[in-house]
Amino acid sequence: MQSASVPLRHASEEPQEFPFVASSLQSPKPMSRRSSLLNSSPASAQVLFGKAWQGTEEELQRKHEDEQRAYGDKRELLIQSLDEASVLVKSLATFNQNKWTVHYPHQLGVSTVADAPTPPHRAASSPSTPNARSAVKGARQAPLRRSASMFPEEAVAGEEQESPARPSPQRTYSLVDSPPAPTLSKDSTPAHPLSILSLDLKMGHPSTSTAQLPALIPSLSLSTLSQLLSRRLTTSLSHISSLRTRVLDSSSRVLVTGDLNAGKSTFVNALLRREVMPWDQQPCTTVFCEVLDASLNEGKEELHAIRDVEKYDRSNPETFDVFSLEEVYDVQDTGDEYQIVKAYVHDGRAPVSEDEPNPSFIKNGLVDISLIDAPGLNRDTLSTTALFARQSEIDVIVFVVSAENHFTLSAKEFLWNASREKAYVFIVVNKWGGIRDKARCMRVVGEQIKQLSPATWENRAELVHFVDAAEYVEGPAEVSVEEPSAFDHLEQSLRSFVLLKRSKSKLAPAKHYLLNLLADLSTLASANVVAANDELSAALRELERIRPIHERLSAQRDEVEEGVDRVEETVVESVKSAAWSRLERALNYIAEGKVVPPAESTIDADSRQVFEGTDSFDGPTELPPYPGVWGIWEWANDVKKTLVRALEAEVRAAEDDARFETVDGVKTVMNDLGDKYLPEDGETAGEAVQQEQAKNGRVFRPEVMFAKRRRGVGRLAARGVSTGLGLGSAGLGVNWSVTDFDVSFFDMFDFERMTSHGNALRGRKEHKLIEDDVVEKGTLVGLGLGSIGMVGSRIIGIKGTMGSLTRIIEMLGSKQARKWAGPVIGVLTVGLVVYVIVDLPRAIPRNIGRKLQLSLSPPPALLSGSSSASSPPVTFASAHSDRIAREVRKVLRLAGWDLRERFRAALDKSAAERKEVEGVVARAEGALQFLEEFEGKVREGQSHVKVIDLD
Ligand SMILES: Nc1nc2c(ncn2[C@@H]2O[C@H](COP(=O)(O)OP(=O)(O)OP(=O)(O)O)[C@@H](O)[C@H]2O)c(=O)[nH]1
Repeated sequence: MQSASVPLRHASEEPQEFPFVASSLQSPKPMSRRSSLLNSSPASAQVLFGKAWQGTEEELQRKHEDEQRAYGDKRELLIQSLDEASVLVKSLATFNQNKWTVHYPHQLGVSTVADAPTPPHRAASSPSTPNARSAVKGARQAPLRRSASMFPEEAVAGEEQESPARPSPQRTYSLVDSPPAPTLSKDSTPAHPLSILSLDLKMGHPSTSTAQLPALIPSLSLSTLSQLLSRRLTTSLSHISSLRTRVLDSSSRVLVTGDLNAGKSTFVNALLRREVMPWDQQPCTTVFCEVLDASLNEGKEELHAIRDVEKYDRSNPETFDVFSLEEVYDVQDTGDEYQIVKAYVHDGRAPVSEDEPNPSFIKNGLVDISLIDAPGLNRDTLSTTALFARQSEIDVIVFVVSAENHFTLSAKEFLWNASREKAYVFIVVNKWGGIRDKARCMRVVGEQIKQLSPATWENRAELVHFVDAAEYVEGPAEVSVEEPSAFDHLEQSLRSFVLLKRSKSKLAPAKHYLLNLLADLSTLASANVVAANDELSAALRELERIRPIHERLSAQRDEVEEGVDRVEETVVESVKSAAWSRLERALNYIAEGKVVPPAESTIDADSRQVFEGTDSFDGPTELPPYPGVWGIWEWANDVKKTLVRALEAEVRAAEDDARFETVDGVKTVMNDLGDKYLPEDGETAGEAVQQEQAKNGRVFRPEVMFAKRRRGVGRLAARGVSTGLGLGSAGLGVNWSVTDFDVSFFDMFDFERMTSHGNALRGRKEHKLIEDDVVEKGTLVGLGLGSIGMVGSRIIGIKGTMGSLTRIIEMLGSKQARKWAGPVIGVLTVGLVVYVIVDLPRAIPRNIGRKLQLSLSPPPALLSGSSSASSPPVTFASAHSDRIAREVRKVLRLAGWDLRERFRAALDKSAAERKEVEGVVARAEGALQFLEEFEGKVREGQSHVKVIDLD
């Protein structure tokens, strides 16, 4: 095999452009295989790496070793960063799940730094600003990458990994629960505020376009967003895990492709230093053939011909056909039957070691490289190979071009597309030895590479190699460390390039993913610091409002009790004394035989209407007219009825007065005390108490008071006495009524006024009789008190009259007296009779009234035996005033009870509110603490990732 002679002039034209050309240029003569090998070795590293390398061979070797070590270090750092990120994501997920609903930031718009009116402030510095939420974040760099993909990380893992960091636009965020602030919106299209953790809102809404998704965010509830975020965090965790596996994966795939017959198989064999792939002058590679180290197949050298690569499982023989290495030609002849053939082979060289200057290419200790020999490119295979090359597992594309043919159209098309996708392509210009005008060939090939893959051209010193692969299939006879061959350098460069590409293909996606994820976490943390601050300040404001209320309520608990008791006592005492005075006064009128003047009532007619449902019972205003002596008996009865009715009307009036006072008392309890002690809750305190009463089935209806008494209208006095005296009902005069009250003959005359003796005697006797009756019956006022009184009066009247007559007759003992006795007596009798008859209209009401008074209010002397020493004597007035007071107390007690209940409920409510708000404060404070620590850790994580230099 000969290298073409190249005129020296060409050497001066293109001396440094390609690594190994110089040696060839300096050796224009035909060479033997051995001499060609030696002469194709670069004279120096400067020659080998052209302008890019200025060091010695030793330094070059060290450079490659350093690259490999650096790769290992970077891989280690990335693994640590992935683990850190995993911890952060887990802690945020737990925090979101258990401690605090993480708010999803809603991006309002994007504006450039230049046109941003004012830099957004970190809201933590102004937590009390109400609109802090609308201007959240800006100091912290927002996530930059946006992807329309459902899985942005995939996009990041793919093309975007190569992109340099874009300048950071200034973004404004708000939280989803705050209304959009139009002034902040610079462009109308909202974008995802997050990249990796952007919510997958399309789930369940297949019709929704991706562009609409961010606009949907504000319409979702906080908890829904939080749940969606939680899902994204989980997805992120599993992606971190797969990235970790990928970073740890030591395998790398190199696709060797190129024109038909360019020498691809020969090149693979040269890298293996043995003939494994089929080669021929005619096209013979029809199936992709991947060469792997036999150690991956338990050391066995064999071919696995695979029909469905997706199902291939080395441990399952049913998923492939086994052939020996020697059958490789036969397998290639099968055409389309197999998708790929995996060739497990032993490399002709040892793995990398201190003593091995040129170790195995496919098994070098750091990266296990598999070489894929592809069918030659033509119209039929172009698309298949392009598809294969696009696979993310392909780390490096080695394009073999025959120096004899340069690039064909198919080759150009492939190289053009591959350069777009992978940027760099490793180019092997093969069969270089046979080229006569090497300089020209180099120039032409160089021009083509420059056009097809500019990035490759820029790095031509390392990426473009001119070799004779065929010369290395059997391996060089001798390897010189000082003067490595062009192919040795190709191998070194390719190995470095594989490592570099591995950094790009396996480490860079992890780094970019981490940077984006950490940026998202930072955005989330910042936005949530704002939210937590807002929540905290709102809760503190609420606590400021609630705490004094609760403290006041707690302090007023006893005051309420006392206040209610005081109102109750005051009203009851007032009602009681008013009723007593009224009835005492009434009795005095009655005793005088007079009707109580109605004007004395404190309630006017209009006010009475208030108590709807109460019986109207207007008392008589005057006694019936005196009909003359012949109708005296009937009249006396009418007088008696009138007086009793007048008394009844007074009792009624006392009750009405009590109702009014009770209404006032209830109002005082409900409104005054309520207003004073109950917290305003959108309703008046009175309403609150009424609600409490309604809740308890109690509504105050004044007309219902004293309803029991009305059942016995017409028997008022007796019922009042019997009830008022606390004697029970059985046989204690409950049947005594106006109808039982008989008017006697003696009621016609006012003997009491005629003689004070008679009056005193009668009083004594009456009292004695009542006393006897009390003693006899063992009661204070016995059965038929009134009747006894009446009977007593009658007896006293007869006795008194007889006594007077006897005394008169005794006076007649003297003669003189006897002489005048007859006419005097006659005159006196006539006068007396006349007087009595004339006095009747006054005497009858007075007598009846006195009898009523006596029967209803016995003098204390009569009652002393039956009353306990400490208790005041029970009278008609005291009995009724007690009864009325009891009723009033009952009502007020209920009103007070309702107020107390309401107060207690208000106290409980305020205690619960306080507890809840204090809980919110504690939660927000806890959240703030977590988030601030979290932010710090994220920042730390970001700095760890940023220092991993993969460029
Ligand atoms: N002189 C010379 N001939 C070579 C070199 N490399 C390959 N050949 C010859 O070129 C022919 C094609 O080689 P292959 O390795 O089969 O080429 P290929 O690209 O794999 O062919 P297909 O895959 O079938 O397209 C064979 O006859 C090789 O001997 C080389 O470096 N120098």
